[in-house]
Amino acid sequence: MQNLIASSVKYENGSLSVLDQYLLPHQQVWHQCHDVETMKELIISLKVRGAPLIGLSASLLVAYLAEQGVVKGELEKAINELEATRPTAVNLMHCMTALRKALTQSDYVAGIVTTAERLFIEDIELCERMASRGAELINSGDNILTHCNTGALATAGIGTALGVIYKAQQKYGNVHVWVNETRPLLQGGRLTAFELERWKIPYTLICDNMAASLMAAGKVDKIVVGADRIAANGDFANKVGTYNLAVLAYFHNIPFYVVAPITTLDTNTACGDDIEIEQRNPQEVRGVSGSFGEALWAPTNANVYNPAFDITPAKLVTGWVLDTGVYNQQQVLMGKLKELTQ
Ligand SMILES: CSC[C@@H](O)[C@@H](O)C(=O)COP(=O)(O)O
Repeated sequence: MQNLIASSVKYENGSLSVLDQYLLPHQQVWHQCHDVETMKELIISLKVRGAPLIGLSASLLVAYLAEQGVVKGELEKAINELEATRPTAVNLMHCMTALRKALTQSDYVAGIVTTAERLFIEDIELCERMASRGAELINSGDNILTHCNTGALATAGIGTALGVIYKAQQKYGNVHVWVNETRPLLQGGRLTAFELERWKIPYTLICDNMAASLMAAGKVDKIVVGADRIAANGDFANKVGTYNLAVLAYFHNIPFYVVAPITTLDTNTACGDDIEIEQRNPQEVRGVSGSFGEALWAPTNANVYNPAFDITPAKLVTGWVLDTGVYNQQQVLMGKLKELTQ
């Protein structure tokens, strides 16, 4: 397989490694990953995270295993197990489906390697296209609110929603970003803040519950977020807290955009109610552990509700920014998304 290098995953000289996104920003640790159990753990623990990146990292591992001579039955098992690591982001399922198809070719090793390479390179191009289209929606001097992390760390390219912000900053040089810290795992406070700093884009970090008063004060011009799965009717799943922002945006009349590649569309799913939402470990809400330090602030056995994602209904979305174009509510209601995937 050719060398493939992104911000948080690289296949270089026959070795696959990933940047630990749980340890960022204060430690930058790369883990080598050459077996299925390690990749499963990396994905489940969110060391490897972000809808496109999960699918691409899993694909690179399967390609590595195929090149190492792992037999067909074992590759199939690896694909199935990797696919089951996280249920909400559909990019992973699309990647695994593509690899399964490659496995039916007579030269399945070449098929799998070419497919993994193609998925990776395509993602870079999709990011560029989304970012260019999305930047057209941003005005000079805009204050843009974003949630979770949708940047280069989460993709093979410059990111989805954060890619839009990056392009807008390149164009105008004067955008400012409000970064929702994104409880419970702080992808905004840790990863988006880290990326904006690296890109020298001015930002201000807020706790998630500060967004409403910012909007009421007229300090938010646009909201851009990513997605883990977009259903045929335009409803979409994204990091929990996205729906809160969409409701607030509607009330305050602020444009609310979702930015995602075509690989995040799942038009076989009719609407948001049909998207499976991952439930995570209660300890993530009761306190923090691991690289965040060790702190338990809630009672030891506090009852916890910890969905990793929520559903934003299409009626709250101003525009769907895809690599193929920007679509409004009327177009989406008329079945535009379904058309794109036919
Ligand atoms: C380009 S990333 C889009 C989404 O995957 C992102 O917004 C998100 O919700 C990530 O969730 P995570 O649980 O960190 O994998």
